[in-house]
Amino acid sequence: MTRNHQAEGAADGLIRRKLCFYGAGSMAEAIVRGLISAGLAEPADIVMFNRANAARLNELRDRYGVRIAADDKAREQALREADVIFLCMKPKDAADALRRLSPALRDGQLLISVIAGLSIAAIEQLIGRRLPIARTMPNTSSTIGHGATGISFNDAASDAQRALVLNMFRAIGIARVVDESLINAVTAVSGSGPAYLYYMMEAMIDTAVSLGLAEDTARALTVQTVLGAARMVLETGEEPAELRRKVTSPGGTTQAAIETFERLDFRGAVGQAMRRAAERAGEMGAELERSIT
Ligand SMILES: NC(=O)C1=CN([C@@H]2O[C@H](COP(=O)(O)OP(=O)(O)OC[C@H]3O[C@@H](n4cnc5c(N)ncnc54)[C@H](OP(=O)(O)O)[C@@H]3O)[C@@H](O)[C@H]2O)C=CC1
Ligand SMILES: O=C(O)[C@@H]1CCC=N1
Repeated sequence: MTRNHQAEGAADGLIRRKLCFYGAGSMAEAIVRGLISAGLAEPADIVMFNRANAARLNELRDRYGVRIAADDKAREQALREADVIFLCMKPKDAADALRRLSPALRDGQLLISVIAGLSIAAIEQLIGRRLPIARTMPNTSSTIGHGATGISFNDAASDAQRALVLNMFRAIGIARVVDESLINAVTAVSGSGPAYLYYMMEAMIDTAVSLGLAEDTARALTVQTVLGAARMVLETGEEPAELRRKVTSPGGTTQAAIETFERLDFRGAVGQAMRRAAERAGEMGAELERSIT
């Protein structure tokens, strides 16, 4: 696998912990791929399992060389032996999965949740004991070392465990510790954020084609424009508004486009969409909490 990541923190070498991924979907794969290509985890130290999709597990094993646990006995063993357990199932499956997890847990294990909306208190209630917990909100760009993750810890997490979690997420992108009350905001910004930009890119590509460009040209120009714009913000240190000003010649094409965005209240639409995403994370958490009690 190529090391094409540009992460915030250089990996301090192998972390040599047994990592178990409870849930083997998109987000689990993004983290696994990111950790392996960053040189932080050995495939042999990673075990992954899901509920019932054997074909998916075989695909992950073949793609990354990780271990898989395909039956109940192997799943229990994987959980018991793990130093770190990543909780990577959908919110709707979390209550059932965490109740099942409870008997396999032992002191000293660290739980890392990526589940949108699920609070640390709810995790503690579901597992019925106090273990170190990191509630994280990563994103799928972790796959290529460009993730952006918000992290909150419970009081049971030691300094060493906090450092371990930060080290892992910084090896696959950037990571910021935030108060748990702000995790739903992080979800609205960077958790769901890649989808907003893909949506914008879809619209740009479709429009470019309708303006007469060939599909591959439309795609290549759009993708490079988004990549170049993000890199300009990072590498020049200039504010997006200032960089926008430099593109916008008075009375020119960009001004005509931005005026159209303003008339359609594009900024307002982005604001409403992001607030709705944060609100939805809160609703999902509340639904989960109602299903626990
Ligand atoms: N996708 C994203 O961009 C992001 C997702 N998240 C969070 O990550 C979590 C996972 O999302 P995502 O990866 O997209 O979801 P996927 O649907 O791709 O994967 C969910 C996985 O959980 C497994 N699973 C469900 N219930 C159980 C169970 N009882 N025991 C074992 N495995 C189980 C599923 O297995 P099976 O297929 O067998 O049912 C599947 O492998 C969600 O909580 C989401 O909020 C956070 C940030 C970004
Ligand atoms: O859409 C979702 O609910 C998850 C959380 C953030 C990104 N995907």
